[in-house]
Amino acid sequence: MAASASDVAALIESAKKAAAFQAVEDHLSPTDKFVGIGSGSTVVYVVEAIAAKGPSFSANMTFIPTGSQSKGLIRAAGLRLCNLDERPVINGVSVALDVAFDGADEVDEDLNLIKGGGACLFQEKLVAVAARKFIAVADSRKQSPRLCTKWKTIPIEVLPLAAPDVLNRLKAMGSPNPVVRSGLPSKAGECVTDNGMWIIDAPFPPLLLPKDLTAEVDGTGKNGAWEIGRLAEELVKLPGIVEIGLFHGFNGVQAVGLGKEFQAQKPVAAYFGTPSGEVQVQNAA
Ligand SMILES: O=C(CO)[C@H](O)[C@H](O)COP(=O)(O)O
Repeated sequence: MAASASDVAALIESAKKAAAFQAVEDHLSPTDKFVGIGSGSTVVYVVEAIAAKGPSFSANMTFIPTGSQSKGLIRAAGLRLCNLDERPVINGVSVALDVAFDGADEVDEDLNLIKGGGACLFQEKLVAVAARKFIAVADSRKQSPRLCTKWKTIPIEVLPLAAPDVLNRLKAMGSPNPVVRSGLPSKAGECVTDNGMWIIDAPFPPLLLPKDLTAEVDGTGKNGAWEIGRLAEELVKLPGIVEIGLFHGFNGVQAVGLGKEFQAQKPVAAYFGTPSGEVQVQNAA
């Protein structure tokens, strides 16, 4: 007999929970002081896992939110909250986050991410790049060889005034039917982000990795074939785009070697809960 929709939903929730609990167990150390908390339904279990460790475990920790949902989660769990721009400054530099946990909409085989399904991508990216270590948590539906395969659109945060021009420019770049995200069913009109912006969901064909490029396929969008880095570079140049939901490039460990500490958008590991109850860990190569 086929599983009912509610059985499937329960399995997905337990998969997310298992991934979040394992990620917290493996990556949150009792000596950590500043911890980023992402947005979405999987991160709820990250906060639950931290709270389950008891108040003494997190007594010396401060939690940095990525938007109003995560602020609410931190507060409701009785954890200490600090906004990203209010963390202490030492020797003229804001302290780094020891670790940040966040969900993802799609994760490719090189740990590039699509984020922004919950419209929080801008603050999520600010928090991820402020952390020494970024960990993604998800259920196994989010695993994919290439981005834009299962989650077929890139969420893009835009200034509302610029939305019509950005839509046209995206079409010129080969996005077949970009649309401004609706706030329905909960809000009539556009989805408005925590930053007062709108989200455009821009479909693109599956995004290539540098290793896919050849003399014929250079990843610059000819025939619709974009490599992630090249597409991201072109998108952020478009006036009116505030931030894009592609998290790509290098991870925290590689960033240190590149002299770009605390600018890493990519996680060092992604935790995927499966319906069978296992957790698969995808570590950076
Ligand atoms: O990027 C996000 C919000 O902007 C979320 O992290 C992403 O949409 C995953 O959410 P969920 O854990 O509910 O699947």
